[in-house]
Amino acid sequence: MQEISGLDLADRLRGEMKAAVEERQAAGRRIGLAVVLVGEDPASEIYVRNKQKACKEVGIVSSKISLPADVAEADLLATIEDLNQDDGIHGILVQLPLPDHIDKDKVINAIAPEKDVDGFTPINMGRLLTGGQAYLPCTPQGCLALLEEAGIDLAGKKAVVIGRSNIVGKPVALLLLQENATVTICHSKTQDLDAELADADVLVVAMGKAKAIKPQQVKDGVVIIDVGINRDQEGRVCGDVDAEAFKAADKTCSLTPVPGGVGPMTITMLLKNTLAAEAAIFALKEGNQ
Ligand SMILES: NC(=O)C1=CN([C@@H]2O[C@H](COP(=O)(O)OP(=O)(O)OC[C@H]3O[C@@H](n4cnc5c(N)ncnc54)[C@H](OP(=O)(O)O)[C@@H]3O)[C@@H](O)[C@H]2O)C=CC1
Ligand SMILES: Nc1nc(=O)c2c([nH]1)NC[C@@H]1CN(c3ccc(C(=O)N[C@@H](CCC(=O)O)C(=O)O)cc3)C=[N+]21
Repeated sequence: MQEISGLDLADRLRGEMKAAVEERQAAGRRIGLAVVLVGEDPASEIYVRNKQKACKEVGIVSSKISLPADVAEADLLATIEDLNQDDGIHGILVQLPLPDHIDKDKVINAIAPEKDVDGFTPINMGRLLTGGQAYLPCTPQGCLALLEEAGIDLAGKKAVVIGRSNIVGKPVALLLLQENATVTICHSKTQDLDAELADADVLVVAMGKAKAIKPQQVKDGVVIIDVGINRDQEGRVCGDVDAEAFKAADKTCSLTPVPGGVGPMTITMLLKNTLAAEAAIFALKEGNQ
């Protein structure tokens, strides 16, 4: 089993970004990302901390806006509107999931598309669908970057995606299609998952089920991107793929590890989108002067 490391690629890309940030800083530009966190979900706290650490590493100024779990929807919307208007903020990320009393779609819709570094607004999703210039969602973009790093030519390959969420499954399927793969999207109502898996050349797993995918289900030579972040029975972080079983079976395949695979790449793509947003906002401002 060959491992496709996200840490190595993330390190390299962040090094390049740091140099780009320093250049802009030398020209008096400051790049700002706002992360909005509602409530005190421990997993979200960890992700947000990782994101802030990464920002610091490359020189992006990140500000965390913590709101109580019972915040009124209107107050959250007003916070986003303030960030939309704030010239020091180039990227806005509202950490999901949000509490049940808040309409998630309304909140995402409120983010200015030019600051939507998650790529979650209908404008950016629509642009992704039609192949236009969009901020691509970070996790799917990270998955594609890992496939590219592994030297996989997707054209004509059979790619299977497990999961159809707006933040991972659907957009990753669109990106694979853009690269000319033949894409199948599977989900919990898929009748015969094994039949779909059996001839996958590339498999992206985003189901949120610890160690669900076993080596017997896939063919030799398959390239697997494991998006899942779960806890196993011992409380350790693990993916949707049973990596230990793959190792034990000495399976011929490539697999991204968890941790150290898609996770660090998600954050790296967030930094990339934030740099792109600052550049676009800066160019617009220059053009208007
Ligand atoms: N590494 C990273 O950066 C990120 C990791 N994640 C992780 O990725 C995983 C998926 O996240 P997300 O997309 O938000 O999760 P969701 O829960 O929104 O989606 C899970 C998807 O998997 C499908 N599914 C569940 N069980 C099965 C099954 N037995 N067979 C086939 N399909 C199944 C569901 O089908 P249906 O639609 O029918 O319910 C659904 O489409 C989670 O572990 C999450 O923590 C998420 C975001 C970023
Ligand atoms: N608006 C929004 N945007 C997101 O991008 C978003 C979100 N909400 N909600 C939750 C999911 C999840 N997500 C992760 C980010 C980093 C790691 C990460 O850094 N993982 C490390 C550490 C894992 C660990 O130790 O827990 C790794 O895999 O190596 C994981 C998961 C972003 N998400």
